[in-house]
Amino acid sequence: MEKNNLPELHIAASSEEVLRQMAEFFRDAALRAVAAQDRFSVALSGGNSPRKLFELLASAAYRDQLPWEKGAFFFGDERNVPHDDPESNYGMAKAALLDPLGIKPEQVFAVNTALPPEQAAEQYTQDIEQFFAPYTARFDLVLLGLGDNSHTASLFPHTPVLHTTEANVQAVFVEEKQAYRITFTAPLINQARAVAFLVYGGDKALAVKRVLTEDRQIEEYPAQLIAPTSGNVHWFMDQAAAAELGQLGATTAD
Ligand SMILES: O=C(O)[C@H](O)[C@@H](O)[C@H](O)[C@H](O)COP(=O)(O)O
Repeated sequence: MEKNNLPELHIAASSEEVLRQMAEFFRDAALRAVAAQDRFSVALSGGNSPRKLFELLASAAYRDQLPWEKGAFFFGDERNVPHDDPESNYGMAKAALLDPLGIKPEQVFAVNTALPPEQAAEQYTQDIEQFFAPYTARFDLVLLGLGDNSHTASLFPHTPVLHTTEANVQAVFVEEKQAYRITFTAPLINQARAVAFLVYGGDKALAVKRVLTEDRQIEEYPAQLIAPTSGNVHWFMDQAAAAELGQLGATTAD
């Protein structure tokens, strides 16, 4: 995969089309990993955007296209809530993807949110390191979303975690949410073999423009931290989300 540090944009005419392109990217990343190491590891994103992707992957259109039993499922960030809380990223993925596919519990690595946030982050770091031992924690795919304030995972503007060089999981108190989040750090995300943003809808257009075209200001636009050390970062968007990109945002043929 060519490495040139430029984001690879995949802009589709509709959100349905961008979900199809993202599903195929997910499938291909998983199949590449299984061919090389007989397993694949993915860190799932949270919030609302990925729910439709998960439902599509679990549907008849894709469920038979990859060996799900060889997957290991992690979470790029998590809210500090119980797993059965409507806000839980784990809970959403369990309902939309993991249960419909019959993924076994031993394939799923959830953040232990029953622990205090700092301990939950430390434990998750250990879980990840143990999974990849004795090698560096290098996910085959990290899925990301984008907040309208340009955050990704739980890397929010003006938070200390933006400056860490540690490739681990950290707890962060998010002022605007008045709540703790547990998040992969940018260095951990950037170790991945493939990183893909899934962003659709016009409410994200300004954030997309800022992250992709403004000068580097990571305090304001944390998603600018995402630059995989091997391979490029991929952006899967519909035209509405790409609307402020001008020429850069022309629909791309995939
Ligand atoms: O836990 C989370 O909320 C996510 O990981 C977060 O980074 C999300 O991707 C963005 O906030 C976009 O969320 P929506 O898809 O709901 O707009």
